[in-house]
Amino acid sequence: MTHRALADLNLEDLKQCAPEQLQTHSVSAVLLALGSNYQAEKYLPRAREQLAALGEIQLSTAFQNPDFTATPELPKPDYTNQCVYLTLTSAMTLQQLQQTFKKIESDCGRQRCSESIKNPIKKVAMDIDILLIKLDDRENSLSNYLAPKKIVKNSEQWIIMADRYPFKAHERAGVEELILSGL
Ligand SMILES: Nc1ncnc2c1ncn2[C@@H]1O[C@H](COP(=O)(O)OP(=O)(O)OP(=O)(O)O)[C@@H](O)[C@H]1O
Ligand SMILES: Nc1nc2c(c(=O)[nH]1)N=C(CO)CN2
Repeated sequence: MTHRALADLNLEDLKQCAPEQLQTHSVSAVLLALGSNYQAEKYLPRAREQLAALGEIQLSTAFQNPDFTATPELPKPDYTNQCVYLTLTSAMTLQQLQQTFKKIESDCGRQRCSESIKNPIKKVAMDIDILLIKLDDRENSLSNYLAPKKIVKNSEQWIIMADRYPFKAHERAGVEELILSGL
């Protein structure tokens, strides 16, 4: 298992793509942002445990941050945020990953808008956002076998989820901590 997968990544140079265009693509690693404004001390460990069952995880420091949607007129509970770098044991499509993360959110007791009482202050037990994905380089193994093997640079395999970019301050801090830790 490589531990330098994120080293040398420069966010500004990475390709950006809408998740809808990548649904069937095979993914070997992801960088996630976790957030919880309700019993984070219980649900962050639960989410991390379920993510660890999918492969190997590396964590950024967890921080408590003010909700960026709070205003003086509408104060909201703080979030605890943490980024997770997950190398999958077996590659999965982006669609499968989104379903898997939604299931983890539900297992943490997350209620969707329609299920929760109409309240502008949402209790978010667990939110899992995909910030970056690494495409599985074995996806085109047949063409790699038939044609001379093209050397694909690590940075070319990483894609930023365009719907999450530019990252929020807490997301950028977590991603940069993981990149700088020289994974
Ligand atoms: N980059 C992404 N990360 C996670 N989910 C995504 C992403 N892009 C699209 N999705 C899809 O969007 C939906 C996210 O729904 P969800 O209810 O988590 O949004 P939300 O929590 O209300 O938004 P936010 O996370 O921005 O607060 C899911 O169906 C998921 O499959
Ligand atoms: N600090 C912070 N604020 C938020 C967050 C979050 O993860 N962190 N997520 C939100 C909606 O999911 C709304 N506001």
